[in-house]
Amino acid sequence: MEASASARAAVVARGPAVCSPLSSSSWAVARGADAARAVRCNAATEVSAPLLCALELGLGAEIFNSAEVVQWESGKSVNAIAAAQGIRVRRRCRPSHPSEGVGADRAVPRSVLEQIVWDKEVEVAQRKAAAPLHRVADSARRAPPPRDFAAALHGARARNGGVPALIAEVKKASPTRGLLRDNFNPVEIAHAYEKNGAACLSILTDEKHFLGSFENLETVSNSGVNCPLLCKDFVIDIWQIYYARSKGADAILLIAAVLPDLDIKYMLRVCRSLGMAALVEVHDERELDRVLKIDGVQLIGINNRSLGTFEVDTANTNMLLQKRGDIIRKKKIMVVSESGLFTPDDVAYVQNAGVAAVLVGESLLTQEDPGRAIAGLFGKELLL
Ligand SMILES: O=C(O)c1ccccc1NCC(=O)[C@H](O)[C@H](O)COP(=O)(O)O
Repeated sequence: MEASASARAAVVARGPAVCSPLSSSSWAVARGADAARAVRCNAATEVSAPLLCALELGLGAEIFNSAEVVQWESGKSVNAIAAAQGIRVRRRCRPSHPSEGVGADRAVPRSVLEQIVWDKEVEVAQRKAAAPLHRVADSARRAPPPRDFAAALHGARARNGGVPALIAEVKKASPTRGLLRDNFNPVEIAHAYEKNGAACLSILTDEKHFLGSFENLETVSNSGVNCPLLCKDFVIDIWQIYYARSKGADAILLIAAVLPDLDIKYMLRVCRSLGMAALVEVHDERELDRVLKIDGVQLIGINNRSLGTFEVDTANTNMLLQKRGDIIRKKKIMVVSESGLFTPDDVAYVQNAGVAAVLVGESLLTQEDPGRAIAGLFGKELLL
């Protein structure tokens, strides 16, 4: 989405609380007595939510003066800002007619991830129209308190003598593997995982590409499981974080391949304000270096699956930890190895590389009994 002249004019006109579209959500800049408050808000018409956010989050000069805001003010599009950070996924909403656009801006997704993100832009816009941010933020605040995702991982790893803690995924299908299981009962699977030693659960909520849903998240959350829940989706807007919290999520996934640094910083603040954890996912050195420069990151997920080519290689975890392990340990960041883990040897390999946890879906979900499959994956029963 481009920063249009009219939108920028609105910034000037609005005065104390204003919005400007950096991407699908927008930055609201509270000027006046405290000029160094910048918040992202949902729509130019929603003044109460961003002001609320501004006061709660206490956003400061770091964000207000950040390079991206300055670039936006100079009229750069979010795609240009993201591209400057090496992000190849374009966040432009799909034009109304597929033949619109020319050259690099042609309205043709260049990868499955770009297709997912473009679909997400449409989905989030529709969801926001039905339930505006201030309402969703209210429900998020009324939800039962979040459980400590990172502490659950620490505890499970300590109990199991350093074996990586398990984040077990509840996922019916995926773009690369298609349908993973026919008889998919998210609550049964969640309880089976918990009974067999999973520390946390990852619940897919994307409907179109993973056959997940927020109903799945909510029913699992209300079903009496104790494991903290990660909402696994493609977050492009803070609205999704509040919504996930309102449906029982204790943690959220933020994908560096999709989000510019400023979005990650701002989303981390939103997570903190809600008491949620954020798992910040990277795939390569460039993304890892970007994320390591952001203050407040406590959990990094190294995805062994390239979201560009879908190639899966567990050596990716090892390679990135060889290169950046020192700084990660110095910052006391917990690392989660994600995707493509099938055998006890795979788990031992990433454990030796230095991970604190593993995120596993396919290898558990494709077995008759996903709970019992955990002992097969680790080569032993996990202690509860
Ligand atoms: O799994 C996919 O096909 C996929 C495609 C596009 C974007 C993301 C995708 N997967 C998300 C994940 O990262 C995995 O669900 C998760 O790491 C578990 O992986 P696995 O154990 O290999 O199911």
